[in-house]
Amino acid sequence: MLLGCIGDDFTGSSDLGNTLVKQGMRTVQYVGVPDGPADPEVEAGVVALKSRSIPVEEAVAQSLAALEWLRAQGCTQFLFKYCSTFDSTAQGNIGPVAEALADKLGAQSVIFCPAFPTTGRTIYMGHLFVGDRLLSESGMENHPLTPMTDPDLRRVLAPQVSGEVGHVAAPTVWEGPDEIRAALEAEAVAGRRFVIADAIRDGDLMAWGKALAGVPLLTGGSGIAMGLPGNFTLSGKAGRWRGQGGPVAALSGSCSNATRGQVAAHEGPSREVTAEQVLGGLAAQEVADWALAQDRMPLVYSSAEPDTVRAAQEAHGREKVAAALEGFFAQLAKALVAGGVTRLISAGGETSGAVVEALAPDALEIGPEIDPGVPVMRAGEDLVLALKSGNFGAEDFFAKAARVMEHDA
Ligand SMILES: Nc1ncnc2c1ncn2[C@@H]1O[C@H](COP(=O)(O)OP(=O)(O)O)[C@@H](O)[C@H]1O
Ligand SMILES: O=C(O)[C@H](O)C(=O)COP(=O)(O)O
Repeated sequence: MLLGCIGDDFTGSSDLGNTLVKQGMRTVQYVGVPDGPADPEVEAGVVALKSRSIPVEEAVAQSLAALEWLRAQGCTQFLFKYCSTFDSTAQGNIGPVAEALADKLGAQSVIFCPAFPTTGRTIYMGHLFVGDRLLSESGMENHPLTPMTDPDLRRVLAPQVSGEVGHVAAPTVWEGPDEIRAALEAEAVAGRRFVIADAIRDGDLMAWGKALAGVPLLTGGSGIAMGLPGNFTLSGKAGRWRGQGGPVAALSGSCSNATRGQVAAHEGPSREVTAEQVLGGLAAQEVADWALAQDRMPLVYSSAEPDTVRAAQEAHGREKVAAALEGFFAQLAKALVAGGVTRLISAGGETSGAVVEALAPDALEIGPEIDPGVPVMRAGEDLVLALKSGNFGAEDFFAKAARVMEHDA
């Protein structure tokens, strides 16, 4: 294994896996830290954790355990992958995890680059944009767990790490890899170990990739991985992908603007589950029975408007509501698969983490891309998944995912 990746949620990990596969790396996504060794043919390993919103100490411990497993597989470069919208709180977990990994690796310069221009995530003068909006006006300010209210990533990161946060600005990036390396060295000499990296085009990410050849640790969204495979000698043995037919179902615990639009556009039968219903004891099996009885793709969702989310959180507590709904969708997924579903679509990073942990595959083989950042993945002989990042996917995503899942590639 060449490149070792640690993802702080499952959809983000699959997003990264998609980028690496598209750039020619034989990539496997692991569900948590594996017990045994990896297949030696694997060139990039992505250890998917559900660590984005857990207590900082736990996130650091899990990430260090993943690092040790990846080092044991022979990896020489490591990427800590978090959300392209830099989802974190003032305490972390982005900064503390990155610093712990850097200390363990002895990394003297670590970049932070969530840019992913294909999905509209760009960084200019240290500020993160989503499309033509600053992060704080993109809808992410309403995220149920990690509301993002400051677009200046230097300010967001500063309380999470030791020392002053540095920055390499776009005009330096545009001069190319040599100038990027010189700028990083200058930041390190000035004591700024952790550096926000501007990038507004895929070409900027490719330049960053070249500049980071041989650097032990980097952090970011899936975009920053774009230029890394070119630094390695790859086998070029791309595997064949077998499509999967059979019953399909979709579930969503994402409340993002994008997902709520996709839910509204779903043309098949759908059923909303509310926080109150789930907290009141709604049985996942009952909802699974409803879904399995449908003759078109059913969608079960808790996706709700920000005011509705806030009301439930104020009434019952943010963590309690999150745990109840994630647990519900985990049980629902198990009941659907037990009932014969072979194609399962899950929207939401935390939601998908709970779903995959409940289904408990050892590893996820990465297949064709459905929409930017969202691949089909094989979770077993007769089960494929699509783990959709909350903010990703076109309006017809659910129907498109069901179609792509059936295709060989
Ligand atoms: N109606 C709701 N009210 C309150 N919280 C909700 C509701 N629906 C989902 N949630 C919670 O909000 C969080 C959504 O996070 P996630 O699944 O990662 O979606 P995204 O990918 O959009 O961030 C989860 O913890 C989920 O359980
Ligand atoms: O947006 C990204 O970079 C990733 O796909 C991701 O981390 C998504 O997380 P979400 O919680 O599903 O939005």
